Amino acid sequence: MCTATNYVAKDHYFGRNLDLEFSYRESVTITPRNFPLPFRTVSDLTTHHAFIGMTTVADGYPLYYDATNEKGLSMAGLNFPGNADYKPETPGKNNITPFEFIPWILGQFETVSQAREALQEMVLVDIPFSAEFPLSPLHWIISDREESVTVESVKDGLRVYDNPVGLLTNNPTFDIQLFNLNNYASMSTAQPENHFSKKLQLDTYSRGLGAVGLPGDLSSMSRFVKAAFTAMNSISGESESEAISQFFHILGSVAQQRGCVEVGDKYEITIYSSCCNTDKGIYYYTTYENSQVTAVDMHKVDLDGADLSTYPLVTGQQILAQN
Ligand SMILES: C[C@H](CCC(=O)NCCS(=O)(=O)O)[C@H]1CC[C@H]2[C@@H]3CC[C@@H]4C[C@H](O)CC[C@]4(C)[C@H]3C[C@H](O)[C@]12C
Repeated sequence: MCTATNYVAKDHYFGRNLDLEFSYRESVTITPRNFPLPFRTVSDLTTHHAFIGMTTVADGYPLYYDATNEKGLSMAGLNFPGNADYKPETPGKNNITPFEFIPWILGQFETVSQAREALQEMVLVDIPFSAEFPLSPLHWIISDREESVTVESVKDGLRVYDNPVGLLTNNPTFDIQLFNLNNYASMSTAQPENHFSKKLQLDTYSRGLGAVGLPGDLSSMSRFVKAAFTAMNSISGESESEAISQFFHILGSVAQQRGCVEVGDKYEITIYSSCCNTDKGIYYYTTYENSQVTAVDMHKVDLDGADLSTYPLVTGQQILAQN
């Protein structure tokens, strides 16, 4: 399971939790403007926007989980099992494979509205990357500072939803996730008034009573509600330190602790949490065992280059000894 979200302070931030029971040996990768991007059925992009994000690099190709381009357009793929349905090639359309989707959008576009237009002519096709990396069932969030959309290729075709929450988790389909928020209209950051009964005297004996009933479990529908409440009520100062701290706290509200979610004989954990400053092109991350924030700045490499820059994740705790 995973959660992706947005946050705006002075700058705009985009990031996600990757929740899984194993790791694919992730690395942060910068794809510069002249790295030739091959595509299986449409024309290659030899020159394109540069982007930065989390990847597995396979045979020299960056398989992106989430990324942000130099214009601030961002995108993340999250698990969507049982619902994702990729299509055979359709003549006359742009046939894009799921693993090409992030590079294809981020390589070319600057805004969600440009991406939305391109999606009308696009089909997500069922071509796997390789035997080692078969098709995975995903859906995506595409965001800029102003807005987000959710993209779901399901049985009926490609669905593009406006995403007013700026948030994505996993199943069920996005329309149901949004509808489910109706059930939580009474959740509040303020203390409640007694509407229970005029015949009873009820006390506000604790802080935080306005959101009693907000889900706290780790299912995808519950994470959607919990993260939406946290993100949409989030407040921070404008400095980079305050904003990224707030961002990691939003993701922390739906993070997975080892032992709580069984998957066979393993447990799902939040392998990494990311937070990209989309205005500055700085990708911050923490991992399950590294609470220190690590940063990779796309503007510190030559963005006119042709080679990937890859940074294996720093995974052990970085402890500052104070005495
Ligand atoms: C498994 C992850 C989602 C985590 C999650 O949600 N786990 C809970 C399952 S559940 O929701 O509880 O059932 C997803 C998120 C991004 C994915 C990669 C995207 C690039 C590439 C695309 C290729 O086509 C296939 C290989 C590839 C490396 C992908 C592998 C894998 O699929 C990744 C890591």
